[in-house]
Amino acid sequence: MAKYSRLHGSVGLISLANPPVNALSSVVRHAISEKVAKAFRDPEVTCVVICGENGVFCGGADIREFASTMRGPPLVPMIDAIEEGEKPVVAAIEGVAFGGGLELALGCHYRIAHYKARVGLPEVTLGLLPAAGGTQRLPRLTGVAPALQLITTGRHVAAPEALKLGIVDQVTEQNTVEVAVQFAKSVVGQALHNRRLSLRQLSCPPDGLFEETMAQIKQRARGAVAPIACVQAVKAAATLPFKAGMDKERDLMATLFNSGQAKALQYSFFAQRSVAKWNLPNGAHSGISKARAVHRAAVIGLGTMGRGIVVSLVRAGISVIAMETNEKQLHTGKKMVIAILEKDAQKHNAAPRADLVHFTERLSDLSNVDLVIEAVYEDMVLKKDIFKQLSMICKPDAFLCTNTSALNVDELAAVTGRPEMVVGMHFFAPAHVMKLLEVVYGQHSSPEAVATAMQLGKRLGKVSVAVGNCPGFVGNRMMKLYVEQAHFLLEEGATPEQVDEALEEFGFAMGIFKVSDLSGLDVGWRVRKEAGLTGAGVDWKEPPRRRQGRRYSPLADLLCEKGHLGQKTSRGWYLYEKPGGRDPKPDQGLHSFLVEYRSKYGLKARRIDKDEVLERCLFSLINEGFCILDDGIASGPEDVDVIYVHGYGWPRHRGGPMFYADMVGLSKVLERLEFYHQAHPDVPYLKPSPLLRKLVRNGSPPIREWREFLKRPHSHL
Ligand SMILES: CCCCCCC/C=C/C(=O)SCCNC(=O)CCNC(=O)[C@H](O)C(C)(C)COP(=O)(O)OP(=O)(O)OC[C@H]1O[C@@H](n2cnc3c(N)ncnc32)[C@H](O)[C@@H]1OP(=O)(O)O
Repeated sequence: MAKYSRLHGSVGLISLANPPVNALSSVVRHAISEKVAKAFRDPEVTCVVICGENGVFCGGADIREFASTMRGPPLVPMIDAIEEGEKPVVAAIEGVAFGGGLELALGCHYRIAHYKARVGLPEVTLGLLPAAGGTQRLPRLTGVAPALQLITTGRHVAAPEALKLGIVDQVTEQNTVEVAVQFAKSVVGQALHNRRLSLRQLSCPPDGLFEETMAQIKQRARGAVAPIACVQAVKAAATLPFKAGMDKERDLMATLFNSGQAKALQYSFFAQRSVAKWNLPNGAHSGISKARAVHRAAVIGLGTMGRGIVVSLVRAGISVIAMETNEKQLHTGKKMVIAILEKDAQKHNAAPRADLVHFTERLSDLSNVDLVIEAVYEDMVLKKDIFKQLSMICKPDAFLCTNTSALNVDELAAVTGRPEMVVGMHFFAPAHVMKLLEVVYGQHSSPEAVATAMQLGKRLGKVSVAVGNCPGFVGNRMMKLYVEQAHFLLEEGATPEQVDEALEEFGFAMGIFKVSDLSGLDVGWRVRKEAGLTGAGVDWKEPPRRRQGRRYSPLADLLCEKGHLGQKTSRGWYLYEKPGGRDPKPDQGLHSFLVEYRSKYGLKARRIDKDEVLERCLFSLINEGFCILDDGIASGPEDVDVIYVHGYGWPRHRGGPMFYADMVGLSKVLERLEFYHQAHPDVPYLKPSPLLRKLVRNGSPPIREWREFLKRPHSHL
């Protein structure tokens, strides 16, 4: 777990050996303590180098250990012992030195980094703080302001910047361990006093730094507590002697360590990694499915989605044919794609990559690409026509993907002569910014097609989740019910401001009505028309607030009919100062409209409290999550949670909807859903899902055990 050898007779080399990232699990800590003591004891050894095997210094403390009682030697005395040693200790940093890994390096007297290495204290992203002296040593090394920024954001710093900040002493393009060994030999005999960071004096931080940072964090963190504790710990470094600062660091860590937020964030970390190991109901899985390389891709449609997808592909170095039949749209799309790529180039001080895109109006130009992503608007007839043509034009082994957000992938696959090559690649707007990608497998999608889309997603820097084919897939299927509940709450007496305030207090970046104004009310209107819920396809024999046999709120349709489409028309659920305005203001006109609406339909407004807003909106979403798991559309709760955190603004420190259900308690969720279903029998989806009932019947097992209660995948392979 840590190997020891002697080099050149006098250099003690300690190599951390705990693949894949040399995390500091208890055996590793034990081994480091032992080997350091051995090197310090050995009279032949004059200096020590600490490195990591397999090109990685250290990924930090072993996060998996946090869930159980911590055993083995603690990090703090181990790092103190290194710093206090009388022989120079040099950290040779390759790959990463994160968290406890960097704290270990800060206890060494010198740090040499490979030029491609990255360092950082990302504990805050796990709901923690760097509690192995990081909050006290880093400010003494870099000054308070840079340390505060790094510790409160968890930002990763590339070696050249780390050198500028003083975090490392030297950056090398050569073999880092060899350079560190030579360096260690060269400093033997030099005084170590001023290399011990715990002994350094801190210069005064700029006035108001902590107050300003705290204010920014409170605005940005949406209720997350770890960044606040990080500020308090760094403030202790700036105001107290080292030892007292360490005590403060330890006490603050104790408040975070067992918090629900830390558990949620650590769950999120592993959930994000688990979705990469996808498996399908037919038994295919990532372990046995090989992806094909994509060298040339095509995007059809240069609306908002298409443009973002083109930019993402180009950023990943893939050559793209961008096809659009509408001349005006082609022109605008081209201008916007090039503008984004030029801005990228300016930012990175590099040449724009526009040469990778070829714009065209002709579908026939797509004959030689490896993969096509269709991103035209949501019209099944149009999409089918495109897929039929693609099936004839594209080379036989080209993958045909659709960016549909809700339509049936199997229906599209059926019009092609190669249904096994068809998958959904559902990007989220703006596609060059949003991290999430739903990879939708159809009935006939081959494992190779799914693997290729997942791999491509990874290459584009997306968090990709493989999901089954059903209306709305995972994200939008759940979202629909959440939006509907929000509209029902307005009918019953709430205002958009009240609903949004409750959701934002919960931690969403934006309340649902602000989101709707931002994306445009016409988006949902089009979907509802397509589904026959409004417009020409409606069965008008039903009462006005019932459609297709259940409760329906026409509120959003009525706003659309008035032309109130959100930000772009300056009115929607809120009022904006001008079309395209961003700053929502309560709209008295909308409030009067709600009063008239209620009176027209004989609805009596009542006071609705925040708990009801949250339960109605979130528990209906969670209930649908259980249905999705039961249907096998998502393979585990982590998939649902990753989708909500990365695509729908669910606060990361609350883990995701399924994790939240586990935290709240499954019996409570069940009981509240039963209550609301009884109160609203005309809303079928409030009826608790059979899976939720099954879990409660089985004693509400923790989320990590839920997969055992899902229908087992069966192999058709
Ligand atoms: C009272 C207690 C006091 C304790 C004081 C503690 C103070 C210190 C705290 C910490 O150090 S917290 C940890 C801080 N470190 C991090 O947050 C780093 C997390 N890891 C990463 O960012 C990345 O994994 C990586 C290191 C950059 C590598 O990325 P890469 O893309 O190459 O691989 P991944 O797929 O992400 O990871 C591979 C594999 O390794 C697992 N893993 C990664 N880091 C850790 C870790 N720190 N602990 C445990 N496991 C880790 C990861 O889950 C993957 O596992 P599998 O999915 O393959 O099983």
